Amino acid sequence: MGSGSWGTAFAAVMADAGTDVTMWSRRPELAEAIETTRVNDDYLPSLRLTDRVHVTSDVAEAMDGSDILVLAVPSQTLRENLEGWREHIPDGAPLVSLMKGIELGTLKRMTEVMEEVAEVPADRVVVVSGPNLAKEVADKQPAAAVVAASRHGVRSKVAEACAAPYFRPYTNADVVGTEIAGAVKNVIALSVGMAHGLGMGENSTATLLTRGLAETARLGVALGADPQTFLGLAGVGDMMATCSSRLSRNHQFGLALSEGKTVEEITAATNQTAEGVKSCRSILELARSVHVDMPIVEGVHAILHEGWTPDEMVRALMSRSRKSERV
Ligand SMILES: NC(=O)c1ccc[n+]([C@@H]2O[C@H](COP(=O)([O-])OP(=O)(O)OC[C@H]3O[C@@H](n4cnc5c(N)ncnc54)[C@H](O)[C@@H]3O)[C@@H](O)[C@H]2O)c1
Ligand SMILES: O=P(O)(O)OC[C@H](O)CO
Repeated sequence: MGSGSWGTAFAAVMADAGTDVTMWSRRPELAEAIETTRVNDDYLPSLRLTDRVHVTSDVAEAMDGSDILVLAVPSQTLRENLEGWREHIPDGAPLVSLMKGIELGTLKRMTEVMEEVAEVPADRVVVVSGPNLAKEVADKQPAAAVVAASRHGVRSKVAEACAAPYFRPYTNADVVGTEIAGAVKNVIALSVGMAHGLGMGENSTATLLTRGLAETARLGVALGADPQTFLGLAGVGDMMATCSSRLSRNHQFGLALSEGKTVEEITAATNQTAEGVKSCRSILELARSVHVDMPIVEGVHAILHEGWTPDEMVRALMSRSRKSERV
């Protein structure tokens, strides 16, 4: 459900894993164009889909008879989308989140929104996350990801359905940690994009990435995550990929901020979702609700929503009181 960059690339992954896929596209004209040309020109023009992928804009047709329901819409529209789709959701099928965000207002993770709106039990929701820049996956460059779900049978089923020659899924029972890692790395990537834009080098970006991972793990553990998850693909793996790549929309958004562009200007110039821009606020509120200190997220939030400059953020971060690395 969703034919943006990742929805389309993941449809190709599943097809290359031998799974028949029906991909739902919101706009009928795009669905028709992809079905006919086998190419999603709006999001991933370099990828040619095989005949295993059928494309439709009809929700009932997309969900009818499906064994696994994969969701790849922007995090902030998921609730509204699911409310409209509820009656078509197939009985018993696992619901898989490809999304990396935290809902504004409710501060819920995507699988929590899925459980609530689709009225499915916690053991039916799954998250797939890792260092998976859509363009590289679409180019079939080898990569791996984490498939996290509380029930062994559910995570194995989803892992099997997406195990392609160039895409290696690992399983993990830690849904909370996998989702928190995916959502927070987008905010850290915004900060690294800004640092690059300001001409900072590897020491600065490695510091942001490492301390960013520390605050991500701090939040995850406070919410019940397994600390080991943050050392894995969804944690350090995705942090490295997103923070270091110019293909990352969050990184690009950070670069544009460092050039003095406004959030509105940057948002208007793209059809792509940089999840960290909105989730920054919900992550900060979530952290405050469990008394977790997230200074980098706080700094990015201050730039995006409170009118700070990147220089002010640097000064604030560097003048914090000294503390143990372990805290
Ligand atoms: N692109 C990547 O490399 C990548 C990799 C892993 C995870 N993700 C995550 O996957 C999720 C989807 O990202 P994407 O890259 O496919 O985004 P995208 O911006 O490329 O595409 C978003 C899709 O959602 C659709 N959409 C927009 N508003 C909608 C609405 N109100 N209702 C339904 N559909 C709507 C768009 O038409 C588009 O098809 C995000 O949470 C992102 O963080 C992306
Ligand atoms: O382009 P971004 O910044 O949304 O990042 C894409 C993926 O999440 C990388 O794993």
